[in-house]
Amino acid sequence: MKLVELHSVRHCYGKLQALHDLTLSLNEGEVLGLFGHNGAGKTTTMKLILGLLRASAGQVSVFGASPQQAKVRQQLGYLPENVSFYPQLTGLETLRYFARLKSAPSVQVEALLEQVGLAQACKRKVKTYSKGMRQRLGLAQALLGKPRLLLLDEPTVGLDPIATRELYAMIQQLREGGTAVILCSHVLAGVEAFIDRAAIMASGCLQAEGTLSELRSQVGLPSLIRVNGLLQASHWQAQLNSEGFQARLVGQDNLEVATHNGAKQQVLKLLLEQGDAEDIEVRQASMEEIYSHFMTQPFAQRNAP
Ligand SMILES: Nc1ncnc2c1ncn2[C@@H]1O[C@H](COP(=O)(O)OP(=O)(O)OP(=O)(O)O)[C@@H](O)[C@H]1O
Repeated sequence: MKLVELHSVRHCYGKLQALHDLTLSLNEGEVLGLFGHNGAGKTTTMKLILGLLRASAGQVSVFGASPQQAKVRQQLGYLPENVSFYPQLTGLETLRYFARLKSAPSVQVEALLEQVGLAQACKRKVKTYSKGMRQRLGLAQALLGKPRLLLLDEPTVGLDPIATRELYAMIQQLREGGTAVILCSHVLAGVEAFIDRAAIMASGCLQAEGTLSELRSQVGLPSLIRVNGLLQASHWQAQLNSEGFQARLVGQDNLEVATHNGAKQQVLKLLLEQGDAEDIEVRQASMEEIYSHFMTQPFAQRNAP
């Protein structure tokens, strides 16, 4: 069974159609990256899954049922984009308050504060928290009740690079524990390692969806072979280009060769057998490059102005 299924979903805010026939699904224990430009419809999609909005047309099912059902909502965790708390409460009081609202066992509170790195600061008032600390508290709130599905809207906003890495590590742990995650973010650098699939939205339409390798083969972007410390690099460049590859010099003795899948092995074999490079690295198209590719395609449909 799919954990989440959206079938031909449309959503209108008055005259503005925010989603156009969106069909999307999520499997058990999967991490889906939901990407798109500002106003693409990501938050609207999340709110439909959370049962905070009702679709104008089409079907939304979560755990095989309507997201409006209490038994479904109890198994969802949500970190909204703009997380806000009562400033006068401490982190501990805040989380206890949310635990009561969610009917989550109070024993989870301290464990979660520890898990998100706020144990030391839990007796401080939230008004003294940095943006990153509030974001961590938001994540702890979303994890109350051990949700089966976690929806994170821009979770890395305000987090420094180490905190961002820790957040991704936490998502990985949750996935290993069987929690499915929908991660909505504009920060694509480094996200590849933490998602199973990506859905790219533009103007309320799904532009592309799939695993990274599926998306890579759809876009047909080349892999880059970076060859460092190569004697006679310019000679190699000329040879590779004469054989139909795209090689460019980077500095005096480094080469970058753009290759498509079939040719990758061929170039590597040549360089390994006949070259004298200090180091060779192969880099596949990143999520950012895949995203940019789809964003430069004509949009399937556009919102009315
Ligand atoms: N409450 C609302 N009333 C009217 N229009 C809305 C409302 N919420 C969102 N919209 C509109 O719906 C469209 C989709 O908005 P949504 O918030 O889902 O996009 P998003 O992809 O999450 O954007 P962002 O990355 O900027 O957060 C936008 O055109 C937005 O202006």
